[in-house]
Amino acid sequence: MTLGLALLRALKNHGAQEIFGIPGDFILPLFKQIEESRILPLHTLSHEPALGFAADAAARMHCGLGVMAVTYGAGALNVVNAVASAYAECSPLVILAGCPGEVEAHSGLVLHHQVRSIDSQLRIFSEITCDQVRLSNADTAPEDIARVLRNCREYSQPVLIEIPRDMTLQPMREVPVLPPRSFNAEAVAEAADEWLARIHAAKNPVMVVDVEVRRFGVEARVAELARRLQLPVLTTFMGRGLLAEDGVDLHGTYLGVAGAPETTALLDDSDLPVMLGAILSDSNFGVSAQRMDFRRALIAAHREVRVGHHMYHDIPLAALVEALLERIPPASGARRTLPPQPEYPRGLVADDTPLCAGDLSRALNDRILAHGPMNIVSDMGDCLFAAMELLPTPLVAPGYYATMGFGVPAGIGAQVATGERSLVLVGDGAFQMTGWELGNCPRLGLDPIVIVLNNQSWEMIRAFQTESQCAALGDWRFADMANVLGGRGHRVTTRKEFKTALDAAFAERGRFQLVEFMVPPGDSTPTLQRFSEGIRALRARAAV
Ligand SMILES: Cc1ncc(Cc2csc(CCOP(=O)(O)OP(=O)(O)O)c2C)c(N)n1
Ligand SMILES: [Mg+2]
Repeated sequence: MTLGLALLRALKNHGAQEIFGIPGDFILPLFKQIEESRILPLHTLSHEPALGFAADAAARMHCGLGVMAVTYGAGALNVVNAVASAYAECSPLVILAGCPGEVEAHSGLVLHHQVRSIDSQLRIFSEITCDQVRLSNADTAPEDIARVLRNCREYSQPVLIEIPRDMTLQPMREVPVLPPRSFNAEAVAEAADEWLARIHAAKNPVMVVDVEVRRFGVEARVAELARRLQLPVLTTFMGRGLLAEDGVDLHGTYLGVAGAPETTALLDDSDLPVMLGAILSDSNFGVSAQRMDFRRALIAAHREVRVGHHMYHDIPLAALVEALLERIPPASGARRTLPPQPEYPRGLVADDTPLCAGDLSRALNDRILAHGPMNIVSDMGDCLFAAMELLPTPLVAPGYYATMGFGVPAGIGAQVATGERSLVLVGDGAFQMTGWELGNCPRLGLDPIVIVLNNQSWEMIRAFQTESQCAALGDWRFADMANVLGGRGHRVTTRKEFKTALDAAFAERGRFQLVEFMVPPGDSTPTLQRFSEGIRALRARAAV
């Protein structure tokens, strides 16, 4: 077997289901093996950042590995921001990057796509991946690949695999699948006992879930834990959409000063937050009116379990969850009185009223109520705040790293991964960055529905700095361009037009739909309004 084929088989054995790629001469030999072997389907896009976002969304949707293949230098360095986003948001990506072969690397010439040195690519990626390897030795490569892929899965973070182009066809043994890294079962038991003692003693504990419960495949088990413990469940900003289909009473997303007061109070007033998979980021907890004292919380994330001031190290989240479930038989859940669930906007009146940003979630919630949850992908911008107003439904979004450009490519990756149509929410500014990837949909046989929240501005910038003139983008008339790219464009300005366009978009399969949702510059969702007012108030208070 060749190194290339063994690598492809290993990726599939570790949970990869597809590859997103753009070739270049340094990785062409591998592309040849990808296409000829058909071990994993190859989906090409137009610009490398989109590969990263698509692979990231695919990994988040199928809970496997997201894989992208890029050429050396120009290709790989083009995907750095998307990989950084995946690193920050614990998404397991494998970057297959070409690199020069042994002879050419020592030819005495500097090579095309090379930066400071042949190793620059490896050095740059070492900052945004949890492990890296260059496959320059076919004897050691199988164990190196096995190590890197296990780390990718167990840390749920990106890894880099460099394939020198003179190595792809080298004979190589199969890649083993290493057993999961061991952990100390006694430490897990002690941590679970300590957690339960604190939970049973607490007056108003609350469970807070974040992305690691999806990344490590424990969403359903965490839902069962919430049911048995009878705890109210909040998601973090990043974790919005989690447990949406696991039959648990979700009490909304913690948004601090920007959230519904009764939802915010569930965490702010709790004497014991039980935080599973939580990234302690500013977007998750920075909008709290009171500085969160995490020492009063139980926190399990990044293979660490924290109780007050002390820490249990190297404990997988799944092991802790199972140990807790073993200690709470199904019927024994304490009967706590749970608070009422939050209200969500609904009941859009389809009349001639001009659209406002708040109508977006209202109309989509009507759709969710009538037809059930759907896979929603959001970009960064006010569209993400609209997503916070939706009824529980699966959501993929850059809620922490907060990069623009994620939405459309991620919607493509999500449909590739699930076979289900994605609904993408994206602002006009972010659409300018990567929205044109929609032009690949006819060739790829994909038909996402994309709602462009077109306020002709970088509204989030204006929300935080109202005097910025640079935020004005003008009106690009995206719907007119949709038809040229092989899709269907709908430009809507009133509630009735939006309802009609949405119904038509869902009714037509086989073509991507672009609904251009027109609102005036300065208009924003109620959630973004509360968020920006809250941030300004907190900053003003901190400045005193
Ligand atoms: C890659 C990158 N570059 C800049 C920024 C900084 C930013 C965050 S939000 C925003 C404006 C987004 O405008 P859009 O029209 O898409 O959405 P809306 O606010 O609803 O009008 C910018 C420029 C980020 N986050 N990522
Ligand atoms: Mg905008």
